[in-house]
Amino acid sequence: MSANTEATGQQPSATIEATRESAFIKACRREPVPHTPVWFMRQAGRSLPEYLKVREGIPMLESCMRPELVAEITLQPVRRHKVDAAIYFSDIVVPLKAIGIDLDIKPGVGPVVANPIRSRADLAQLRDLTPDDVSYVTEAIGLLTAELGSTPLIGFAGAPFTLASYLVEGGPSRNHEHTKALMYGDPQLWADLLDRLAEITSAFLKVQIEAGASAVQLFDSWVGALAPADYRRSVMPASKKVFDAVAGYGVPRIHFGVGTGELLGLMGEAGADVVGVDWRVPLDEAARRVGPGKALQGNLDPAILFSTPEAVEVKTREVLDAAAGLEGHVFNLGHGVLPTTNPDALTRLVDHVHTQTSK
Ligand SMILES: Cc1c2[nH]c(c1CCC(=O)O)Cc1[nH]c(c(CCC(=O)O)c1C)Cc1[nH]c(c(CCC(=O)O)c1C)Cc1[nH]c(c(C)c1CCC(=O)O)C2
Repeated sequence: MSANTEATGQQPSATIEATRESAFIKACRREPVPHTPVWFMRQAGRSLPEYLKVREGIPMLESCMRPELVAEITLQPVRRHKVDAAIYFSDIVVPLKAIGIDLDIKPGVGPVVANPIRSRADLAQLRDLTPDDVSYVTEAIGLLTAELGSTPLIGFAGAPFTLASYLVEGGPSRNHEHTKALMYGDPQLWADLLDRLAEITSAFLKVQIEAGASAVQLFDSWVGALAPADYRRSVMPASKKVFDAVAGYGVPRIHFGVGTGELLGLMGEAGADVVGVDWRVPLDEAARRVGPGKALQGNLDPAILFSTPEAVEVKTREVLDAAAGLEGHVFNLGHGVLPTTNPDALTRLVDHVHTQTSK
C-alpha cells in the first residue's frame, strides 16, 4: 500500500468541527435531527439555467479543473434550493484523467475512454494519484468551505467497479459485457485492476477530506448489474479497501448504487455509514436488508418531479412514512436529478420535506 492511501486517523479538521451540528451530519451519524436533511444527487448541473450560463463554451472536464468555476457551480443549488449539503462539482472520471488516462466526457453520452483496459499490459495506464495531480480540487474545496460555513460539503468518487466498467468497456454500457468477460475470464487481472482503482479512489477521497470535505459518497452506480455472490467475491474487497482507507478521518461514508436492492446488505458491510437506496425498494424494507447501525439515504423516484406538485407530495409522504422508524434518514432522490427537471420542483421539495419533518 502506498503512503498516501494509508488510514491516517487524523484529528477532525476545522471544517468537520464547523459542520458537526448540521442536520445532514447528525442524520448520517444516526443522531436526533431538527428536520430531515435533504440534498440531491446531481443537484448541480443541467437542470439549472445559472449552470448552463456559466458552463457555456467550456467542456465538462475543463470546467472540473477551474477552482472558481467549480466553487460557483457547487454553490448554485445550495443558494437556490436551500439543500442541507453541497456536493463537490466534478465527475467520477476526473481522477482517471488526472493520472493521464486518455478520456473525455461526451455531451449526452458520458465518459469515453480512448484505449480500453482489457489486458495486463493495459494496467500500466493506471499509476498512483498524488495530491499534486489534483491541486485544483484542494484549491476549490478551500474556496468552498470558506463560503459554506456550517453547511457540509460532500466529496465523492466512483467506486472501483463503476470506474472499471467505463475503463474496460471504453464508454457507457448497458450490459457490461467486456467488464463481465474480464471479471469471470481472468479473475486475477480483474482483482488487480480493482485493487489499483481502490488505491486511486482512496487517494482521491483523502485529498477531498484533507481539503475540507465533511462527508464522502462512493458512487457504485452500475454495480446493480451483479448478483450478490459475484459482488461479494469480485467487488466488495476493493470497495471495502476504499472505505477502510478513509475510516480514520471519522467523516460519514455514503455508498450508493442503482438497482442494488439485492446488494444493500453487502454494500453496508463493505464499510458504509450510510447506504443509498434507489426508488425500487421502500426504505423500511431497505433497513431490514441493511441491518442495524447504518443510516439510509433516499429514495424518491427522480421522474416523479415531472408530475404534479400534489403527486410529488403524495410520493414524498410515502418515502417519509417508510423512513419513520429508521435510525437516521437523509432525504434524496433514488438517482440523480434528470437534466430537464423543473428546478422549482426541487426547491419546493426541499421546503416540503423540511416543513413536514420539523420538530
Ligand atoms: C455514472 C456517473 C458519472 N458521473 C457521476 C456518476 C455517478 C452518479 C450517477 O450514477 O449518476 C458522478 C457525477 N457527475 C457529476 C456530478 C456532480 C455533482 C452533483 O451535483 O451531483 C456527480 C456526482 C457532474 C456531471 N457529469 C456529467 C455531467 C453532464 C455534463 C454537462 O453538463 O455538460 C454533469 C453535470 C457527465 C456524465 N458523467 C457520467 C455520466 C453518466 C454523465 C452524463 C452524460 C450526459 O448525459 O451528458 C459518469
